[in-house]
Amino acid sequence: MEIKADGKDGSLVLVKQGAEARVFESTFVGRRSIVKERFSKKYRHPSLDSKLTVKRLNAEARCMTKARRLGVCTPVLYAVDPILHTLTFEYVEGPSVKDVFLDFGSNGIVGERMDDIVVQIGNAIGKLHDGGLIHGDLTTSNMLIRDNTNQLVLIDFGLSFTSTLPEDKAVDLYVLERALLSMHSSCGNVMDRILAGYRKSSKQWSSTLNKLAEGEAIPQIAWY
Ligand SMILES: Nc1ncnc2c1ncn2[C@@H]1O[C@H](COP(=O)(O)OP(=O)(O)OP(=O)(O)O)[C@@H](O)[C@H]1O
Repeated sequence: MEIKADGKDGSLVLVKQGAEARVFESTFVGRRSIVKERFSKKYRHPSLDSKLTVKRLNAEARCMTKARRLGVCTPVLYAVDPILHTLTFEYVEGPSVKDVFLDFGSNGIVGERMDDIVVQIGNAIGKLHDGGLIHGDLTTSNMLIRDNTNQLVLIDFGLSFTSTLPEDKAVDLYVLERALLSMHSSCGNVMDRILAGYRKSSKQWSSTLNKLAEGEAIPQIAWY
């Protein structure tokens, strides 16, 4: 079964059409929400396809819940629908870190706000990693800053998995480093400042950062 986004159902507005999922804005019991629908792969047998999709849906929900338990802010998960293959989350009001950092280049956001955000990013990743959770897609689009409180909220746990290996943690950081270099080179050495926050919040920082420095993370990146 698929969500109808043909305009007839006014409560669903397409936010993003990706290769694996569609993201809609909607309302859930009167609250602004985000609905993420994983669509089927037409080349797979329908029942196998549905089983795999539900498995991925549940894995994303579980990883997000685990992140919250570890003290990392994520949107509240409102519902999992195994028939429509959707996850419904709280809508987080506020810009992405990507937009905030891009503003730094043009409008010049104040350094204090930037400092606060980079420390929050390092802290959050440190908490995830010490709890054995790898985000898997750490980009500045997958980080939101809540209006008013300026609190960092991590989203998109679709590629997340559990691991305690320093190599996996190093790859997670390497993905972020690449994303920062390609998108936000005008922001100065953001990665070093993120890693300073990471060192403070992760007890296991040295084994991870050694792997990152050794470049052992890099060959695995070829698979991304
Ligand atoms: N809880 C939320 N609150 C507000 N906006 C959100 C929320 N979740 C997702 N979004 C918006 O929808 C976009 C896509 O969401 P998400 O990254 O989860 O989907 P995706 O298809 O897996 O994307 P990607 O291709 O980046 O992996 C986000 O970049 C963000 O702009």
